[in-house]
Amino acid sequence: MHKLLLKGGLVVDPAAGEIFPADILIEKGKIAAIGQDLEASEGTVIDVGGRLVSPGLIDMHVHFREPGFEAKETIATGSRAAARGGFTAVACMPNTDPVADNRAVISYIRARAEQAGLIKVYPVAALTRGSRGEELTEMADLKEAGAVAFSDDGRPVSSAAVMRRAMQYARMVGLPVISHCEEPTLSAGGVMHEGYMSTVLGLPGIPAAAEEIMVARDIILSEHTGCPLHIAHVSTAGSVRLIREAKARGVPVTAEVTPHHFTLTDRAVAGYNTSAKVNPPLRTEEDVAALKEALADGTIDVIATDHAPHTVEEKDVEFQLAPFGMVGLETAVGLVWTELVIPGVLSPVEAIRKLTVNPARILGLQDGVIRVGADADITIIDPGLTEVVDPSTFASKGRNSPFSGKKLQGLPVATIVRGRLVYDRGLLAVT
Ligand SMILES: NC(=O)N[C@@H](CC(=O)O)C(=O)O
Ligand SMILES: [Zn+2]
Ligand SMILES: [Zn+2]
Repeated sequence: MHKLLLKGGLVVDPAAGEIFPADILIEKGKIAAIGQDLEASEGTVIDVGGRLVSPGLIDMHVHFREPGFEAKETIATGSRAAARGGFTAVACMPNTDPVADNRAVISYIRARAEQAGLIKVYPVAALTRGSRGEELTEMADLKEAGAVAFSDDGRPVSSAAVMRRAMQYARMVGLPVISHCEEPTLSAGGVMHEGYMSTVLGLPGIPAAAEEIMVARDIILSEHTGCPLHIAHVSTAGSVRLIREAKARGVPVTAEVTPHHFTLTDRAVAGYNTSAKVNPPLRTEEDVAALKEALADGTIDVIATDHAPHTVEEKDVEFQLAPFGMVGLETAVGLVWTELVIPGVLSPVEAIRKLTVNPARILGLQDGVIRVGADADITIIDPGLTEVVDPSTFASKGRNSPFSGKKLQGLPVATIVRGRLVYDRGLLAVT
């Protein structure tokens, strides 16, 4: 099979915390050698030109909408968006129609990803049947079918008893529970963060406490059951405090933050822009500062997009009627660089760690490393390259980005999955 040589890059090893100049030789979809002045007798040579050569980025929280909502996104279009955003693997959430709560749907998702043939798609299975929060799914069966975690993302698990039982079984099966933390009696009717801005705009609010109460509950249940718990889309300073304290006590909890939550505040809702409507909602300046501090001190393990595409028709309505969610795959790397790396919140290695080894460890994947013998999943990043976000150029079907018109610096220029170039921005010399 084909050989591929990546010449003259700066290789990022997030596990070891190092960046060093090296070439990478790829054979049969695997990394065959890493070193200086490698040669390929036959095959393709890509001149990386001093750019960063990272393990393929992993987004552990996306919504690919298939089966059931193919007008918003399909596994094929989502895969293209991921590749264009520099992601070689994603974990997709089960809030499809039908819900991914049985073996047939998990197998279907994997088959569609295989047909799309671009990136790796790891399905997250529902925690409860229909994500209704009542009866548990067949967890062992779902794991065998290929599920990498359990979650009812999109809906809160309102019963503590159900969540406790779910964690007991998930622990036995050996997969983590990903929790969408939202106390439904507090969030009911809310469409944005509850605070000064919601008062000014006259919109019903979702208080920070709606998230924090459930973060506290699920930490207590994780400690009680010993089940690894991953908190999805952390948005408040109070959640950060709870997670930091739980980690210090050794509770098996991990957490993620989205680029929109570390970049924007509820001020983005002014003008009733439905692209800024998301769950959990955009919060305040203090929350954004706390999220950045938590990224820097390791309280937040992962950066994940919560890529949630909706159609233009669905979003082009009064703010209160629009669905929650924004697309994120094609702006994530640029936002991480522009908002975190360039200002010095995270070093390049720390940022890449939260997009590779950390999500891989949480989901029990072999991906996220550059090592001889590993799958040749690689993302090439140009830290100096800039662009202005233009949603009309997205490979995703979704156009619902609040970052339209924003200038980003630090962008993916090529994405390689199992030794195959699945995205090429056209800036590298290929011979
Ligand atoms: N984040 C969102 O605002 N929306 C997500 C659901 C979710 O992640 O909870 C969606 O599926 O559209
Ligand atoms: Zn969610
Ligand atoms: Zn989600």
